[in-house]
Amino acid sequence: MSTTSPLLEVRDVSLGFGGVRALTEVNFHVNKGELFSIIGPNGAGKTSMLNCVSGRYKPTAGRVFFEGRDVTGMTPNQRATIGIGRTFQNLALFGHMSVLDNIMVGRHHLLKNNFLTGGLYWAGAQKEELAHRRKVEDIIDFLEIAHIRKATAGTLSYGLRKRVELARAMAVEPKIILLDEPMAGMNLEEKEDMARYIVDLNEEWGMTVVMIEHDMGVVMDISHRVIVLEFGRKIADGLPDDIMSNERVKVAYLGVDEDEEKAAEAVA
Ligand SMILES: Nc1ncnc2c1ncn2[C@@H]1O[C@H](COP(=O)(O)OP(=O)(O)OP(=O)(O)O)[C@@H](O)[C@H]1O
Repeated sequence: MSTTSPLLEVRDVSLGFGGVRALTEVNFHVNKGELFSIIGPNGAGKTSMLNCVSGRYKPTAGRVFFEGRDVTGMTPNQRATIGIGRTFQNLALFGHMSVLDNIMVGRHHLLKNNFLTGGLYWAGAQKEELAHRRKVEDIIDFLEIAHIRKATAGTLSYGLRKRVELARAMAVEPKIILLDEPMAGMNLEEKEDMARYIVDLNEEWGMTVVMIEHDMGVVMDISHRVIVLEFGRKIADGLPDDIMSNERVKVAYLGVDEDEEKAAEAVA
């Protein structure tokens, strides 16, 4: 057993919406430095789980711990401040603003100099602004979006907007980043690019990643560990290879029935 405590721990989390049970006693943990994925069929509870971690939803039962601290009662803003960052399934960019300004918004809560103190200590504010710009430029370079820096976000292709959204989430400098379907709606080339950015984000930038993604090829290719949800319950937790060969997962998620598979093999 590992002696280091996990970065994120989800303990017995249940979530209900009226009569709908979105999550039932889900347990898992994510270690620092992991690239961790949550998969499952439509409506399995993946986004609900991410929302319980980011603070958008409060679990009906169970607790969420971050760096050993119980964060279950914290608001999304409080969680963002202590290092839990996220992107959304549906894009949440300011369409009328430039790419650069959208990314700068992500750094707002890091600004020490607000309107008042900025006025009093102008030199300090300028220095701080410069440091922020430099950090943002690093992210822009990393995600290769320098050529669209001044473009209005709303005019960009879907794939590029997803990249800008990732840039904004990175700008907050989270300790863990929650990615809700980062490749949804992308073509093959865009998916390959995004997969590479996520791997580099994890390996080179040292960011812990929790990802929901429907593209099984990508998930199995880049994840260190995977959990599978079905009807709000966790049905598997393990290495990608274990998940791929797990019979329950095959039936639940991949739509492969063991008996059907045997029958098909017998016919072939
Ligand atoms: N705000 C909400 N109000 C009511 N029911 C909800 C709400 N959010 C989710 N649900 C329900 O909870 C269940 C889990 O939904 P969730 O969106 O978490 O699944 P998912 O695995 O992310 O699905 P998908 O892959 O389609 O995005 C579904 O039955 C869904 O209808």
